[in-house]
Amino acid sequence: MLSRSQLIEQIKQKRTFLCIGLDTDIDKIPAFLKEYPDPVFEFNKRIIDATRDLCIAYKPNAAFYEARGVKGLLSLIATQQYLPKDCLNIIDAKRGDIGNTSDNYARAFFDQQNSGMDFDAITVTPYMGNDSVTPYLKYDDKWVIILALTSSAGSKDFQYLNTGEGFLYETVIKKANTWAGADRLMFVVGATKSTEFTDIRKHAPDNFLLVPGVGAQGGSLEDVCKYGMTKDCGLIVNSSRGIIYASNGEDFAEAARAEALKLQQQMQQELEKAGVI
Ligand SMILES: O=C(O)c1cc(=O)[nH]c(=O)n1[C@@H]1O[C@H](COP(=O)(O)O)[C@@H](O)[C@H]1O
Repeated sequence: MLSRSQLIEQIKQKRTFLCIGLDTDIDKIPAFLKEYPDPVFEFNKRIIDATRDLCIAYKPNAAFYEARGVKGLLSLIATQQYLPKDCLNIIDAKRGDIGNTSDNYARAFFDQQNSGMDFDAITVTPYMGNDSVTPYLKYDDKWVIILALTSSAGSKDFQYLNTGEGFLYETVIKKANTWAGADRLMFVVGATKSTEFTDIRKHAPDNFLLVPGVGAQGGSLEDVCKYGMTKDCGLIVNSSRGIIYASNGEDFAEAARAEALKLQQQMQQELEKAGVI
């Protein structure tokens, strides 16, 4: 677990706020890895070894592991146990259910004794409200990352609905911030929505924002920083496919490092520009 102050310290020390998404699809990894007992874990292990100094978080998306049944779960467990402890271990599960069920989702990803997994943070969808989120907050050393304004085109279907007090996504942020503080709650805001960051920061001045959509989805890191960076940085910017699939050859880990290094160097400039470091 990284507390808010430890997260800020890591960002300053490593001069990066990069999150690497381990969305590992067994059909997209280099063929030579098939000879390993767990090709997906072997892929993830080499990506982690090649990039752990350039990022402050890793974010496996549960879907890519659940798609493979038992083998996928074993890859996810092995990956989580291998993730560096000086990085935020985020499970991108986008869970949402009644309290009793959410208690079990929390055990699945937070309770190593039961499931073998001990993630630091989980993404959740807030559609079912407070009692679908509070079960994760019972673990007082874990983060909850709530979907607010997503990178997807479908964000316009509901997230911009006017609640009378502004857009729905703004209401989600304001309401969720009554459930816990900025030391426990983060929000997901897509990098493709960078112009909305100014308004979002009015409702979430202190929360860290998990920002997917850079790289493969074409979001602008520069614009995200221009409108969303705070004195504590306050951003964790994710790239998955743009990094992990930089090459399909035996050099895939080195190629991933090269892409991560490009982002880390841009991020260092943004941190310097904003006076964070
Ligand atoms: O919760 C997320 O991380 C998420 C929210 C969102 O609005 N958009 C979004 O792309 N994501 C996730 O972030 C990752 C983006 O992957 P790439 O497009 O390959 O960088 C995927 O795992 C998505 O599921």
